[in-house]
Amino acid sequence: MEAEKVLESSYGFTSAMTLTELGNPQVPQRYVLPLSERPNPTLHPSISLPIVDLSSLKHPSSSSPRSETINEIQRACKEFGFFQVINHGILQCTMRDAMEAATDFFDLPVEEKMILMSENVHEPVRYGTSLNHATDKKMSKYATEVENLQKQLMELVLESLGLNSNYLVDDIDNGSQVMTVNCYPACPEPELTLGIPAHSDYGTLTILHQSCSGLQLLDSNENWVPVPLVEGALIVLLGDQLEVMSNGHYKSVLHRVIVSSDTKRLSIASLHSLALNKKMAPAPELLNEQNPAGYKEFSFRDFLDFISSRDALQGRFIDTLKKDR
Ligand SMILES: O=C(O)CCC(=O)C(=O)O
Ligand SMILES: [Fe+2]
Repeated sequence: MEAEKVLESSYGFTSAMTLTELGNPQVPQRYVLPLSERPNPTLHPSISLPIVDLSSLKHPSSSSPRSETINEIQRACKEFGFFQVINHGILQCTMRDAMEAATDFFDLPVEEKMILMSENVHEPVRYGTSLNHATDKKMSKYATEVENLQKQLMELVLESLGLNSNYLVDDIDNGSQVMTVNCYPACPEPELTLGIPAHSDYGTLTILHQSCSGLQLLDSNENWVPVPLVEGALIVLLGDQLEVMSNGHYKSVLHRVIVSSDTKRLSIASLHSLALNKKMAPAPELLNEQNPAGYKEFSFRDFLDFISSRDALQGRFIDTLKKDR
């Protein structure tokens, strides 16, 4: 274990996983957050978050028709920028296999993981943020199915905005998919830190598969609401490209992850956006004299340039796109 630490440290980095394995009784100072940013374990508003049943897509004549599903998605997007989906068509064994591949990756000897270590956010595969799913059959199958589900969800979200379900269809088909596999080891002092600080995702939709609860989202009353684990469900988060496309009709959701003193958590996030250099702009169909464009257009590359040029904790990217109306 000591050798692992030395090896990681030679890259100027010691993973939380290694620290946990070393039995560190304290969170290292660099992970300790200012008081105002720490999770508050006692404050949990009892809000029930939306769960959308997608059966109507497979069985068009089912008791809840497609239009009802679209209404539910509209309410969820408007209120939270978030929903969970059930009966989404991805088999439980495919989801289990992907989680197993993620677990196996993080259980690899540190030398193997360090081969992928890089601080370059333009790198297609990086330890700490991504796993080369092209080389892993189980992850690759899951990634393909999630990409497919994302296209179906985008049609529903577009329709829920009153747009044609074909709007941007070629750009969405040729879009980017980034698979982020996150591992949050058990933490000796979970009240002092976060697994991931508050942020919104840059893309259109993020589809997330979690091994156990830990994700929280900020609701419209500025309360952090824990997202419950719903067995077999997938989580859908609205990102900044969707906020821009909808001209602020829907907002990207601020979310964060808390850590636990006794449970390691894994999550697989599939982040979808337009292709790297393709700009997303407010949909012209949603604009008129009373509702002019409220955002500047931006691409995934613009977002990467933003986060590599400044501290990600300093301000939100979406705020830099807002126009004074
Ligand atoms: O682990 C999670 O639940 C969330 C991960 C996340 O927010 C991200 O990868 O962008
Ligand atoms: Fe995220």
